[in-house]
Amino acid sequence: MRGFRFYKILSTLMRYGLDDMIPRRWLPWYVRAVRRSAFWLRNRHRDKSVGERLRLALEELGPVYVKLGQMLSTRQDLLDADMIVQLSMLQDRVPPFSGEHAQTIIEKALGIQSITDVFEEFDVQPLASASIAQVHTAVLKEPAGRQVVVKVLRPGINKTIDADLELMEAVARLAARYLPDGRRLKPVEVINEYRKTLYNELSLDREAANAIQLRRNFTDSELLYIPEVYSSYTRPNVMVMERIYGIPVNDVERLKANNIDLKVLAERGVEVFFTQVFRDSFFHADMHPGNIFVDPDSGASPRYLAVDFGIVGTLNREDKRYLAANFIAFFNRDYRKVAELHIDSGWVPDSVNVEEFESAIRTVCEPIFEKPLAEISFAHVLLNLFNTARRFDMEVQPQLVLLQKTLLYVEGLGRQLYPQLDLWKTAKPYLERWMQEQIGWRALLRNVKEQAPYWAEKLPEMPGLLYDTLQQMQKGGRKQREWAQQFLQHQRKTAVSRWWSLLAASLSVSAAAFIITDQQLWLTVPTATLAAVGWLQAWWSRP
Ligand SMILES: Nc1ncnc2c1ncn2[C@@H]1O[C@H](COP(=O)(O)OP(=O)(O)OP(=O)(O)O)[C@@H](O)[C@H]1O
Repeated sequence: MRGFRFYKILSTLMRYGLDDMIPRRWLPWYVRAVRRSAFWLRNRHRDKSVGERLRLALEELGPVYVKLGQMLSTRQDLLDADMIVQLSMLQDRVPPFSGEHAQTIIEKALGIQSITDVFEEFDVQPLASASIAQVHTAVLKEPAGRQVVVKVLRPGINKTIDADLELMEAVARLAARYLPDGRRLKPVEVINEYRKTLYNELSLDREAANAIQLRRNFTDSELLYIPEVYSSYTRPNVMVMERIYGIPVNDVERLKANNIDLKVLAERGVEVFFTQVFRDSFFHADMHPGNIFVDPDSGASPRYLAVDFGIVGTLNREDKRYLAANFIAFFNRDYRKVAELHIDSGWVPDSVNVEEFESAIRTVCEPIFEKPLAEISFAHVLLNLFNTARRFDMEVQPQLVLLQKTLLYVEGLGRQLYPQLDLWKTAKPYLERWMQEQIGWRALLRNVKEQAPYWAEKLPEMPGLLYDTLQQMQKGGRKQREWAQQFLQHQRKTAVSRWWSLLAASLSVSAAAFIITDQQLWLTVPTATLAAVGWLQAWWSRP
């Protein structure tokens, strides 16, 4: 089975002529000979560009490869422009599975006899079908009449994905070991990162939890609405969610026909993104047009509706602070600051030469300012920064890559809605306000507020703790006094003993002198006796 899949992958890549991408000198003669003899696997798409051939091959290989291609479409450091364009056009080409089959999966997952136990109505015709899941519309019995969508994981998808990932990893290991650039490209790490993303998407209960969290973050928001999840009908392979009726965000004609203010809509897109990143540290990271809709009745105060919460990004406080500071420094053209921030944050090792790093950033970024501000791409600024930083040993930061990809979508959508959208003008006040809140007395107040529940929780224990501490101190004080007394006594004894020793030594020397000089001999005995008494006293008074 595995061998067959391997053959299928290899033959697909060959039929699209993708083996031409490997330099001839990397292949030993026998591999080239085998390749030449496989006449039935000729490149049949010579008329197409490499990027297009890669896209078509990945689409033919199925969901795992399509998603991998989509993920690689942000890696401008690895791939050339044509490939990036083609990869971002990647689409699933899998036929839907039967509605009856979906029904059986739902019944089994929910542990019910018949779909009608839970649903008033269930449409066997899928509303949408993608490589990983399929969506059906339905009406719930409880709460009665509630219109919902039921997302069902494609049957057998786990096995397909596991098998493909295993193969991919084996190839990545070979590539890492044998390709000249293998180490730098980190193929095994790329596959592992990808595995994590895929597994997250494969678990609908996790997706449901993400949706619930996002909905809570945007309760009563005028900017974004997140449909309600019905947790009691949600399982790892089935999710039930309130149905929304919105205009797809890229359907500009319909938006205009519904009198949606496109300028405000575009600006709100930026605001929603920055709110998610900087206020909540939790952002929807799959913002492609198929997942974002607009409330048709929201007119002059347009509101977004979002679905598909399989991929979300999170940032820690430090990342956020450095990111905001980076943006601000960049738009102030303070490249030294940008370089220092990268080092301070630990994204780039501190052994890096700041001057060289600053100069590299300037070389890449300064031409960007040749354009009017409204044309500058925020996402490309970030990408350029990260690519430059990679040359200075910046480790791949998955959370930042996800953020950059999301920003790319937000920006693309925004400019499609309102081409003059000045992202920086919209985002700058927001970022500056946020930075202000992170320092000074406001930050202090916020920290106190954040810590208050913890202190409140500990407060009832305080009197007891205080009593214990005081008692310890008292006991300690008594002990300390005892030690001090002992010490003083010791000192005193040492001094007395030293005094007797000195006296006894002088008397001994005198007695010896009487004997040696043969004078005053009669004094010898009493002096020696006194000396002996002195030595005895010195010995007794020692500490
Ligand atoms: N709550 C909803 N209300 C109305 N339509 C929905 C809802 N949820 C999903 N859909 C429709 O179903 C489509 C597929 O849903 P979703 O994006 O969640 O599936 P997916 O398998 O993750 O697809 P992909 O990964 O290609 O985005 C959406 O593009 C949208 O048209």
